[in-house]
Amino acid sequence: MPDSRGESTSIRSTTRQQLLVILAPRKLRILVIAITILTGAGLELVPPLVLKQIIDNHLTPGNPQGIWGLAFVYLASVVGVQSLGFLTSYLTALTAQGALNDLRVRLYRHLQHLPIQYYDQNPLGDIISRCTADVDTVDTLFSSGVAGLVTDLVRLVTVSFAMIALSPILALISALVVPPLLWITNAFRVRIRDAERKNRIAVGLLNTHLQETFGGVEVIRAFGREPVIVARFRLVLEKTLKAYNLSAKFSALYTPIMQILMAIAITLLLWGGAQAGLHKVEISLGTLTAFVLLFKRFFDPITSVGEEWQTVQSALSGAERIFQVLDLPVEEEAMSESGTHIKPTGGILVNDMTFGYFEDQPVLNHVTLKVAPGEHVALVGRTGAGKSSILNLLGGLYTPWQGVIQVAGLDPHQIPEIERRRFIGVVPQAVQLFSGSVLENLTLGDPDVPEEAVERAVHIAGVEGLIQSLPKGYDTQISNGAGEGVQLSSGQRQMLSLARALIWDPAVLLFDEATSAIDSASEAAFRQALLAETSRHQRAILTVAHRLSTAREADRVIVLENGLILETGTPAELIHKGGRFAALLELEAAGWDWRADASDTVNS
Ligand SMILES: Nc1ncnc2c1ncn2[C@@H]1O[C@H](COP(=O)(O)OP(=O)(O)OP(=O)(O)O)[C@@H](O)[C@H]1O
Repeated sequence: MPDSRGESTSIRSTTRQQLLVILAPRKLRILVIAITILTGAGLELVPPLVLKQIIDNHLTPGNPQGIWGLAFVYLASVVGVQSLGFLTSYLTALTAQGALNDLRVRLYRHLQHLPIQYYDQNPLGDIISRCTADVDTVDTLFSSGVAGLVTDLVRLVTVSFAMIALSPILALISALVVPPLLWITNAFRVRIRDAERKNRIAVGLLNTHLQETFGGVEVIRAFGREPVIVARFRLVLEKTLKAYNLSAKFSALYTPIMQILMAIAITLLLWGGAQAGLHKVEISLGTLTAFVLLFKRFFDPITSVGEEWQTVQSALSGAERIFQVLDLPVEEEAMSESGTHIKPTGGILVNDMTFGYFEDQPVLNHVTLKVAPGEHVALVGRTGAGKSSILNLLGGLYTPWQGVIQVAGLDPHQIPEIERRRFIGVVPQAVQLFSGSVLENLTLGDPDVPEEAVERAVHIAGVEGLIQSLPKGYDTQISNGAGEGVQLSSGQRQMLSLARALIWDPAVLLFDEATSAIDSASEAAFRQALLAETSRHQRAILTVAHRLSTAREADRVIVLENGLILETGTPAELIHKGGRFAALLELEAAGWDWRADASDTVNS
């Protein structure tokens, strides 16, 4: 059995190593920070010691000589400490932000190249929180956690030495308060942490409630459930408030209790100092004053060291989650020989291909199909038959378990990233437009796309009229629900994504219900324009079609069921044969929703 504690220790040590790697290019700055921390800690001892000198050598004997010099040293040391404090904070923040920037870019780049399965298996919210909240915890780790911890530890050491050197007896009395201090600090820390955890859970619940109810606002309005939703919100809010109050109570109690404890310790010191004086142990007034001042500097780091240690630990957990992602292997990328363009040749070829998303659960079984250049093939079948999976495999998003796949003469994984757009044009089921102008959405930010290519694609997709009607034409900003810009209808969005797929004149087009939101007349016009252009360019088109009128106009139809090819032939052949395709057509003509329950009906 694996030793889980050993495993987590080794994860921690790998995380620490990775963090050191991030900081390595900033060695010089870290050295300067270390010097400022050390010098600052040394300089901090000066003001109490100067005060001791002034009291013992000048005020008590009534000797004003040289008092101004000491006062100046006092002022200079305070200014020095504060200036070094500024330098430490500023340089630490600069270093942390620089390192974090690199980490963010590295993480984002890595996520872009992870296999698509990662996105299937991880909720989007979790991926986003790794890029935001977890990266922020690393910021806390660098800028306050480690820096604060080191500063406080150094301060503890220097102040302890100064206290012992000043008066071993008073140092001994001070040491008496350390155990109860640590005990109280720890007890508070545990309670505050628990309360904060409860608070975070409650806030999470609140966010989930808000997200769900605002996301489903149309359903809530349609069914008149507003009062119930508000009542539920009140309940969730009560929980949040309770958790917050608990956390606020402990946080508010902590500082006064610590201050009282410090006052008790100082009382003890004063009493100790007076007792020592009575027993003729030499403790001057200056020593006692300097000691009390030093003790305050000793007390603060002791109370914050525990908190900082806690911060470091929880920040390490955030860092761990980032490095877990960075450790995942990325997909190997095919390289293009610089300057040479690979020529796409041929259409689509799938031979004896088997694939599934989970081990031992194939969703496609021994599929063989071919789409020749210039040919339009429609893939039909009921929901869940495996149509989109075939398109995803052809698009190179997944790797088949067995068999051969070729797109325009190449395995989709061997097509270099920069060549991909000339090989494959994809219009997925879910249309994705990005924040930006219409032109940026069409060219996906590729500045090398010639204007004529955009115009040609826009013409085929039939969106010229739409773009001209927009307030700034191609420069109109598209709104995705936030910010300024125009809101497009689902059909308009789909037509833009059709045009996008055509811009690079790809050898193969993969349409996954690409015209489902477009009205029949626009769809027919698009199909005509596309087919006329396709026969000229000898492009291979594979369309997933739920609307059977689309399939009827294809050169060939493939009927898929439960991951198996059931029928294939020209629409006329299949209708004549009177098999599954013919039955589906009949069902559709009768107004039946064959997509969901066709197989039962057809089988019977
Ligand atoms: N990302 C995924 N992870 C796991 N299983 C998946 C994934 N995508 C699809 N599946 C499963 O694979 C099977 C085939 O799904 P696929 O999306 O290819 O069907 P489809 O024929 O395109 O359906 P539809 O017509 O509804 O789009 C289904 O059982 C589905 O649950």
